[in-house]
Amino acid sequence: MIDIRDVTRSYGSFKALDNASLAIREGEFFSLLGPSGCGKTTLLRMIAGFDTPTSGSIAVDGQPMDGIPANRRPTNMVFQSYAIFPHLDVEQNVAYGLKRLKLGAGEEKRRVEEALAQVSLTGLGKRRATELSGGQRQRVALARALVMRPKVLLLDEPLSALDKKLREQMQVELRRLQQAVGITFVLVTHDQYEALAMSDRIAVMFGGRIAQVASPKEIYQRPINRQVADFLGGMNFVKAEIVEENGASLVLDTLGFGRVKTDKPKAFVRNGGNATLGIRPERLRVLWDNAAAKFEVAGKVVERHYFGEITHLIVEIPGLEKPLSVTETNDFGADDIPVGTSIRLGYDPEALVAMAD
Ligand SMILES: Nc1ncnc2c1ncn2[C@@H]1O[C@H](COP(=O)(O)OP(=O)(O)OP(=O)(O)O)[C@@H](O)[C@H]1O
Repeated sequence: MIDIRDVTRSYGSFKALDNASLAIREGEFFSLLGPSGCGKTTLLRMIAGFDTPTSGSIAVDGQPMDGIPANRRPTNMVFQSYAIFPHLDVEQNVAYGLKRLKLGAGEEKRRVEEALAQVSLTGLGKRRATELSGGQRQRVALARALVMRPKVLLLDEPLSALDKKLREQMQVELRRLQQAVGITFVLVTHDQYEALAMSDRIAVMFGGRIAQVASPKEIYQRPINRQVADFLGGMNFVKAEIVEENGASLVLDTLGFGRVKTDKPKAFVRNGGNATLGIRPERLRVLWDNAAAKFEVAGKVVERHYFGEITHLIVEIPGLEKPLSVTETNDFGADDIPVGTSIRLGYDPEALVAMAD
């Protein structure tokens, strides 16, 4: 649906986007994820037609977009600051873009009602924008975009102005809505949980470049490098020496975890003799009493942090430069383990991920 080829956007000698290529599929919920300043909004604005690539090309639904203004593209954008008109009521706000299509009063009304139903605002058509909550205003902005029946809906941090609870509720609703209407959605966000929860696929970006494109699970479980791993939640990094490398697997020597055989990531390119081994904190589990695991490491609890449903333990392991972070659910009493306790941690070798240095 969207074909981005070698797109660069320069400001003087600075490249806000540096040779990005990406193919977004029809009907996909796709997220551009990265820290502030990584170029994700720049890319979204170029898809929308609010900005122009310095070089490279963008096609939407097979049509090259060069020279096509925003209002003639099969895309529609929903902004962070849901700019809806305060002097118009909800229906008038939603109908605004339809006016130029001259559909006739009956058809226009039908489409407005359909769009309001899609965002669960049926019955609020006569309300003024000033009489709505933040979440309702964001829904009006969505309805206003959907009513145009775009092939692609572009969303620039649409939920960032909402409080946490409402944001989480809207994430679920947006995902449901996208599945119901079947339109391709492209979301810009710096919130990794938002991207993981809503997307079919995610592009992780840093410094104007796309680092990895994959499903949420792949990105989380098989990050391509330390930077991606770190951005997507907590990850323990362990220094490793490459003992053996072949097509599909790696054998690594580590202090702490000993000799480890792991899958070799597709994009693994070794840089000298070393690599990094990663394991997520929740993939390490406390082995109680005499419980045994095929794979385990032993150490001592040096810190304990309580978070309600989970406890975060910091565990020093002999030979490891940095202590391991361990996340345990509290149903077995991880919140009662005293600092100073010697414990053993079990893990599944599948949870170990090799990253190039
Ligand atoms: N008009 C401009 N002139 C110069 N530099 C710009 C301009 N617009 C954007 N930039 C720079 O390009 C880079 C990418 O900006 P962009 O807005 O795409 O980032 P972003 O990833 O969306 O960040 P945020 O989450 O903060 O919006 C930033 O370093 C920004 O300062």
